[in-house]
Amino acid sequence: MANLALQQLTKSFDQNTVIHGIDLAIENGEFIVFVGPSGCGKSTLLRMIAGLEAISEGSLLIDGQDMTARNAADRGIAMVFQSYALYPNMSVRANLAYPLEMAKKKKNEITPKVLDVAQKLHLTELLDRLPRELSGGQRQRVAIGRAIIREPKIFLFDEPLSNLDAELRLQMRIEIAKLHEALGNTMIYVTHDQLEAMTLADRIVVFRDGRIEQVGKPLAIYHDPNNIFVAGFIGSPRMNFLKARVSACHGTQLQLEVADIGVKQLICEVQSPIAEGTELTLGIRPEHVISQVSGEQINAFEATIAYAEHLGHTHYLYLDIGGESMFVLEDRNADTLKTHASLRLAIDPQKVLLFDADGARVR
Ligand SMILES: Nc1ncnc2c1ncn2[C@@H]1O[C@H](COP(=O)(O)OP(=O)(O)OP(=O)(O)O)[C@@H](O)[C@H]1O
Repeated sequence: MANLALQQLTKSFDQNTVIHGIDLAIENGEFIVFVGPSGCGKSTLLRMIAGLEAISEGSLLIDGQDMTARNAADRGIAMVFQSYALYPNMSVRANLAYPLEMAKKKKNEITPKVLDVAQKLHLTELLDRLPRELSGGQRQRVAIGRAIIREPKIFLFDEPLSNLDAELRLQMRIEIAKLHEALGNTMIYVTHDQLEAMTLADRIVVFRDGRIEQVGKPLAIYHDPNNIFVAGFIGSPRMNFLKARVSACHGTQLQLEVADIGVKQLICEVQSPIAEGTELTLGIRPEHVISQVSGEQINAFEATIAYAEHLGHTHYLYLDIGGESMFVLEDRNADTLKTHASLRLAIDPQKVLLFDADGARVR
């Protein structure tokens, strides 16, 4: 176990700065997940922590010790990659033993450790096989085994499951969560997968262009994003964004006109008054658009289903509203939810998130 302090960590490749002064404190035993669009610097930052990429400016402290200029081997960190990086001509047993042999451990110490790790990762039956005789999930378990056998203080994972099919990803995700629970190590995990981020993380760090946009617990980030970027990035399917105009504001009661969907009066609560006429962006998650709206409701609107996808437990509805598109999740199974059908809907005003012209959250 170990804690980490990233202090003003910066990385430049020649003149091009890709990581801009990152400050982040990671606690002992935390599971931290890095997310962000492709090219935002997640892998580079992970490699800087591992010691595989030099730190241009700033400091990295592990358990209070300055590791900024230390070799990868001296940092007490193990990294698991997307490509399993196993030795193809060595058995699972030999692959697992290799890091300990490199560390000049004695054979009578290595053998029980290999057996122990194999048992933890359900590899005991496979110890004499070669990597090519394993499935993708089994290979990734060997790669994880090779990382844990050295008993590092910190694990780094760079998209370890992205080569696996959906079923195996789910299985391995649970295994990684169990492993974290069993070992209690500090883990930093890079992923593109929203489900992995939401389910594995103690805290998610959302990056954009080499900077942190928000750090927080998964549900806090999901329900209470600081800005429009985080709101749009976290959550799959994605949040809907509509243009809204403040038509009146009485104290903390805000009345919005949402022209995109023809809603004249949407009443929301805000913490402080907003001037009439202010243009805002309204964010609403697909599960917070209510269907089956009947009678006269001031915030109801009509839409045509441009395309419907039926997934069994839920239905994805792509709506067309006067040229604008919206996405709705519907768990009710009904014949009316077909492509080209018309629907009467309403936005749940309590679930609405508002953003100003700069994309900052208006609370
Ligand atoms: N060795 C390098 N030399 C020059 N530029 C690099 C190098 N490695 C990464 N970069 C640049 O740094 C930026 C961040 O890349 P990085 O791979 O860290 O992003 P990422 O968030 O991990 O992306 P992805 O999700 O696609 O893996 C990119 O603009 C990339 O082109």
